[in-house]
Amino acid sequence: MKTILNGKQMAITIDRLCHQLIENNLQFEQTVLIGLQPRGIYLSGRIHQTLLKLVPGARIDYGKLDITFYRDDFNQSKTLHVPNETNIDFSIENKKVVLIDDVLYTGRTIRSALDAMLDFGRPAAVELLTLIDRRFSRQLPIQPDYTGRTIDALISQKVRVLWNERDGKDEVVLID
Ligand SMILES: O=P(O)(O)OC[C@H]1O[C@H](OP(=O)(O)OP(=O)(O)O)[C@H](O)[C@@H]1O
Ligand SMILES: O=c1cc[nH]c(=O)[nH]1
Repeated sequence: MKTILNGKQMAITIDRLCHQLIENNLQFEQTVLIGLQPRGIYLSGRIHQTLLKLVPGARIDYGKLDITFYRDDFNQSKTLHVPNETNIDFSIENKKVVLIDDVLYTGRTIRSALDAMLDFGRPAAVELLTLIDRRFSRQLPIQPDYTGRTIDALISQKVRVLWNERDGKDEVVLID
């Protein structure tokens, strides 16, 4: 197992991503954040909290989206799908949506999210923020607008993002 980002590097990277979001969205009046269940919500939670500190007085709409029933392999899996909570208590109609997930690999999760999201309105635009972009692994034409770290990894390898609140520490690891 190899460390890609340690806790300190993760914090710096998340800070940088927040500044990039502020650069493009200023007060977030027309922009909402949506974290993807189950793993993206830790990153989106950190980003939301950091933005609230960096942009005093801003009201930044933030929700969590589960994509379980929108997956393109939903009918193929032999295991029972257990959905997570979707919690979006605002309309995304005509807003810019920033989708947030921890890892971008084939792009299929994001495709499902684009579908699932439409239950909450028709956004003016959608952007994608991901902590880790696994390059050269896409199966769909989906690319991030904000990236923490781009990495090359073998098909046999797996990237895991660990979070203090769930795993006891913040770290991004590459597993052989
Ligand atoms: O771009 P994709 O190929 O869709 O992969 C990215 C997704 O994979 C992980 O989720 P999850 O743990 O649910 O999937 P995994 O079991 O494939 O790692 C990760 O949190 C992303 O949501
Ligand atoms: O390496 C990978 C690929 C897909 N999803 C992950 O979380 N990690």
